[in-house]
Amino acid sequence: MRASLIQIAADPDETANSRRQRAASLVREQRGADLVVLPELWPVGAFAYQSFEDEAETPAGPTYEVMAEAARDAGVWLHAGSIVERDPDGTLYNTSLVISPTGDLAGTYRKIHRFGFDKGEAVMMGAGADLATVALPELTIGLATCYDLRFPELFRGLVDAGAGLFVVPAGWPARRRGHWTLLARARAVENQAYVLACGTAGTHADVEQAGHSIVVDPWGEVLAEAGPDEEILTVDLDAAKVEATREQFPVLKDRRLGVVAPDLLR
Ligand SMILES: NC(=O)CCC(=O)C(=O)O
Repeated sequence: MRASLIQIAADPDETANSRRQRAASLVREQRGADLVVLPELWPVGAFAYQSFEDEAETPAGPTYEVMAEAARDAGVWLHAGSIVERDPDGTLYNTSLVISPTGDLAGTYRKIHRFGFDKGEAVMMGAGADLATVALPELTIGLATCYDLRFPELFRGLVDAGAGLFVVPAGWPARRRGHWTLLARARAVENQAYVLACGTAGTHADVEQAGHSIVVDPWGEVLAEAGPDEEILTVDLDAAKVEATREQFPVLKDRRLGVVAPDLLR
């Protein structure tokens, strides 16, 4: 299974529409891949809070339209990163879109853990309330977004829902790059799953982005890591390695939910 992570910048000098067209061309160039991934809120910029209202769209809006055509042309599954979604009730969400090779919307995920404590995303957006997985032909992918990486219980929930690969689009700042790499590897090791974490390049809203998109295997080995600038990371994954790792070193079977998290069993 071949995956390509498109680490694009959310440069404020480029309009969202121009960036959509540029991203679509990059997706088309990935023909031959099985799964292509874009970062968090790339049309707008994850920290460009002042643009959230103006750039909000529906899951069937301009990002989906342009990306569905690109996914179809390339014949790939496309995790189109996330958009600022406006719900009909007016609430904004940080929503990921997964598009099938036929251009259909195969899944959405509203980010559950909003970043910013008492400002930015945390106050401007609603919190997602549902876990999301999408069954690809070779593996089920579990969806998470950026700050979610800090919440291991979400990933355990995704494992319980059948995930063997986590896709994590992000707009992670350079000043916490060490956490990014460490957390991506931790989520892979503890869940014996692949992690495809696609970051943002460049600087927007005065926040220098880490880039450093990373692909980690179910044993925690880093298969590929990007630098800080725009880059496409392409890596071949062995889907069978998820089950093989879980069988050979069956830690997930030793969970003691009845002791440490009895509420989860109710
Ligand atoms: N966009 C984000 O969720 C940023 C997360 C972050 O900066 C952190 O967890 O650190």
